[in-house]
Amino acid sequence: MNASTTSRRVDGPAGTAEVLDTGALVLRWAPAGRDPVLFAHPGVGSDPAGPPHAGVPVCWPWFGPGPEPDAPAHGIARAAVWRYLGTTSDGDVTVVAHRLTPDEATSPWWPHPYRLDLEATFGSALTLRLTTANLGDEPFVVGEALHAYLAVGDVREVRVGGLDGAAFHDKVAGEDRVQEGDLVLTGETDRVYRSTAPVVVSDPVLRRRLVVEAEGAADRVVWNPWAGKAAGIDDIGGHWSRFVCVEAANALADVVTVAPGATHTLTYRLSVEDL
Ligand SMILES: O=P(O)(O)OC[C@H]1O[C@@H](O)[C@H](O)[C@@H](O)[C@@H]1O
Repeated sequence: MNASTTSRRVDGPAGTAEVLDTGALVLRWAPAGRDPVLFAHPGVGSDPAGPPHAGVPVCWPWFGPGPEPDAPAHGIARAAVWRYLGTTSDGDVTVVAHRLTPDEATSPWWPHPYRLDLEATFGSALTLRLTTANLGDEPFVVGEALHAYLAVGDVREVRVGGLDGAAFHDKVAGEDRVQEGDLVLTGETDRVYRSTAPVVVSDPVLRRRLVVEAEGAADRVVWNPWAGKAAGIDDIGGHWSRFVCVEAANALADVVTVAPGATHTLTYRLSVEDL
């Protein structure tokens, strides 16, 4: 992995944030006057098996296992060193921009001419815009996710609302089901919901609600490895109860075809409310 530890820091009236060039990973974000919203283990990046389990990893151009056993899980973007385009501020809002092209990352499994932009806007909310451009003459197919690790007081205490009635694929049980009521996590959870409704994580321990809204994404993924699986992930380990991933994705059957010359944008918006 061509890793870089260069990070771009935001420290302004709206809050603080940190974005790494590697993976264009939004690692930290805290709006002014509030606790950190994203999970990061103190030893973040220490898992030798791959990219950090923290912040908001960019999964692209496939979600989950790759097209071949040797292909990296969740695609080529999160381990690549992206080009930093700059930081701009306007009032209380700061935007950090990164770009990935075949100059930075190619793969035998992804031989297409592309341009991938991540624009991270830090204000009272965090807004991430991930835009794929097809610069070639043939259509290509993209699977993707903005894989946010939401910091919570205790994952066993939270309620995940907004998914009632949504069909989902349960990757742990290997079956398709329909959500009834709020989701309360009681064990390893790995679900791909077909839903575009806002997802609300109510956290009685930190006494706040985290609200996830997304556009250009057909699915919401909810993931926590629980204690047993987390024990094998160095940069989660004993901290497994301190997050729940709520991802906006185009996964499984919802991968996106991008026509030659066309673009596709996935937008993820995260905001915080008092409980
Ligand atoms: O360890 P990784 O590659 O970052 O993946 C973490 C998890 O990411 C989730 O999005 C997947 O649904 C899980 O199946 C996966 O285990």
